[in-house]
Amino acid sequence: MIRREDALQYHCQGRAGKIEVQPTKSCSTQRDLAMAYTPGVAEPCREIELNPDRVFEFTAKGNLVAVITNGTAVLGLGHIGPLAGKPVMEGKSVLFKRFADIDVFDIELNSTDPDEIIRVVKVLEPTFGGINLEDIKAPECFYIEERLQGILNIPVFHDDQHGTAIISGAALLNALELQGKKINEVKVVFSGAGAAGIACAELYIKLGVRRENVYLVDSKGVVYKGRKEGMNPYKERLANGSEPMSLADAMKGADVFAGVSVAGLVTREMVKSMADKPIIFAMANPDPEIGYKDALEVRSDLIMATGRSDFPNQVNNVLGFPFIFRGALDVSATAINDEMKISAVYALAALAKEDMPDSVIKAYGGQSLQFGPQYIIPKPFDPRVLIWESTAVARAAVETGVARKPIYDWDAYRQNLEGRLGRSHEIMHRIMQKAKREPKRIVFLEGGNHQVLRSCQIILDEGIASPILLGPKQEIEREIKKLRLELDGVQIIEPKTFEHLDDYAEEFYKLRCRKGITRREARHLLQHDPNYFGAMMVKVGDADGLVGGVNQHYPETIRPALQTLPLDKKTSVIAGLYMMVFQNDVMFFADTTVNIEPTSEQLAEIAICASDTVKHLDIEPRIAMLSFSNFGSTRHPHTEKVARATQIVKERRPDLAIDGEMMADTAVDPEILNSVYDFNQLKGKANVLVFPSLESGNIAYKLMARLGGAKAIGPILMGTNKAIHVLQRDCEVEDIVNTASLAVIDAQDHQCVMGEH
Ligand SMILES: NC(=O)C1=CN([C@@H]2O[C@H](COP(=O)(O)OP(=O)(O)OC[C@H]3O[C@@H](n4cnc5c(N)ncnc54)[C@H](OP(=O)(O)O)[C@@H]3O)[C@@H](O)[C@H]2O)C=CC1
Ligand SMILES: CC(=O)C(=O)O
Ligand SMILES: [Mg+2]
Repeated sequence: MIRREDALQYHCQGRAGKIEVQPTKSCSTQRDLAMAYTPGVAEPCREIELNPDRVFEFTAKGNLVAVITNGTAVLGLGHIGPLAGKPVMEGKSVLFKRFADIDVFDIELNSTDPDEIIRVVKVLEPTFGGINLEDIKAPECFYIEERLQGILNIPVFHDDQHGTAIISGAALLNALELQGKKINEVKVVFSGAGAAGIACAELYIKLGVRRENVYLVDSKGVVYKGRKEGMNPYKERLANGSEPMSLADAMKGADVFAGVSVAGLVTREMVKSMADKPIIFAMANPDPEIGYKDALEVRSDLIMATGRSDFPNQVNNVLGFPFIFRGALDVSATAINDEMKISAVYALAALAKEDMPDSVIKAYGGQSLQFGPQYIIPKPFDPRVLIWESTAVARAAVETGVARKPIYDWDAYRQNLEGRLGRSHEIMHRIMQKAKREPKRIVFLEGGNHQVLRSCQIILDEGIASPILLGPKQEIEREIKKLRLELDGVQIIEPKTFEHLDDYAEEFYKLRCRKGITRREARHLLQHDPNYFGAMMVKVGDADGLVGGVNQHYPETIRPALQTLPLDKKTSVIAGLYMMVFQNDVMFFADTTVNIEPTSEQLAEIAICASDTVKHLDIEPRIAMLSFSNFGSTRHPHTEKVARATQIVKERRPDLAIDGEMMADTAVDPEILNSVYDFNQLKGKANVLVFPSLESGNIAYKLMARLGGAKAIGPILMGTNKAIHVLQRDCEVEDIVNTASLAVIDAQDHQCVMGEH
């Protein structure tokens, strides 16, 4: 469930809103300045003046889409105006970028005059490669889109019309197949005769539904021939029957219901009155015409879909616009024509029937989704959607002659699309899903911290873990109230008053009595230092993992854990592993935390531990043992130490993809690896970097985090037999959720290992 407070916080935290503009060329020197702006910029200007097509080479136009609204039909919220609609348009921009690497300017127009909107968009043409009209109400949207399509030489696509039609069209083909119904025999009732309703109806007819079997219902009831009120030419074309009828009347005996109107219009009785094996797409946002569960409670022979992501079968235009525009932009299409739309429908319908690869199964929590009533349409996070849908759209553009830049090598194009998929999002998504499969009890050392509390709300809602908060109970409860969170059921433990404090103290005393700790000191430490208390909770099994460090330097979190928890039987070193999340990739750095000058033996152990940890995250590790030499190019005791470590790992774990010693640029550059050192055994660019010393590892991760644009998650403490995870001091809610997910997976792993012994 999404709470109001969380949604508001998401939008206002950090830089306000959801998007920013990022330069793609450096602009740090006087020379850069002279290139980016005057005088250098004059050169591409002259070239474009001579040959306008060169604008695609020298500017961002070819990958830039305008998302344009006037706020007259924002989601199912109605006419809320352009300003209030801006968050939705920014949201669309994020999805364009996230799913298809398309840049967007969102443009909110303060006008309800269709001709004025047409004039404004017309003069914007030089800036953009495509125009996505959004949340403009019917019937004006039809006129605006048709006129612009006639005037502009770039694709104009009203997403509420065609995006919805394409996605639900694909879902319809598959649902009918599963229900064993023929498309030319079914009766389809639409609730909503606006942008989405009219476009869906017209597309369904193109797919094979008979016009006379379509019933449109709007706020005045069924759209019938001869009706006078609330009509327009688009409704007129779809008018059916000659008598007034209600939605309830129309639903009787219907095979398909498509809702693109407002929440809650469909009753259980209406669902009961439908034909055998019915299909319901309740697509109003954010709340559907009837809830997913409500509908299924009435009819078990029903195939049900909504526009929401929290139930199976999300029929939402997010599955369309990023991928359709990707295909259109990649061939510099002058339009998105019917053939391109219908190709997208068939591509999506076919993809849902394909076997799901492991990577997608993992992204959806290990659930093997198979074509069936609960999976009639692909999921937006399925990376294959980009490849299938964009290729289908681009190919149709080429075949129908609207591509200014035709593609001839489709294999190369598909590879190009794969390259656009940032792996980091996918990996984080997968990690979270894995955690959710077997949630664990995670103790948070800073229980009253606002970021921690907000994270716990997400962790709880998403089912990632059962959080335990340490700290003064009343204070934490007050903060929870202040933040308007709903953390009922979360355990809050105040060490001072904890009923098993004496048992913990005695246990800790036994561990440390020969290291100078008295009984009194043990009790005092556990009472007053949450780091010790948390570590003991994990030690005695009252928690499965620990996350802390948001308010302190990391040795303060790690030291108590090291003093309290036993070593993992499989290793003799303890080391820190950072997960470095870059824009498009994820890498792991070790050891960044514990071993100042590791020996060859220790380096080998660190590499093995890091590799096992990474493997447990379902990522295939490729380990580079780093130094300042490439495979013996510089002989020095330091480089030889790393070469020896590499050799030890190769002997001990021949199953691992590891090589070294090598320089950092060699490790991350496939060209150097493949051309100069083609004998290496890495099998591709390294994703686990083992540093020769703490100095180098620590410096590298900090520089990457500060200057390299990476997010550092960790350190994950390797080598203990419990899940101990440390937070960065300036971390955000998202980082804490990610760290907790890692802690859960780590705890799952330790449980397996214990089970094995
Ligand atoms: N899942 C998805 O991907 C998408 C979902 N949608 C959803 O579809 C809905 C409509 O969007 P859109 O077509 O752009 O908006 P429009 O404003 O163009 O159309 C709204 C339609 O709903 C009808 N309507 C409003 N209230 C009622 C009512 N009480 N009973 C019956 N009909 C009613 C209107 O009737 P009238 O014509 O009489 O005014 C109109 O036909 C929204 O909820 C939106 O979120 C839209 C696009 C994509
Ligand atoms: C999803 C969408 O575009 C809408 O509901 O309007
Ligand atoms: Mg919309």
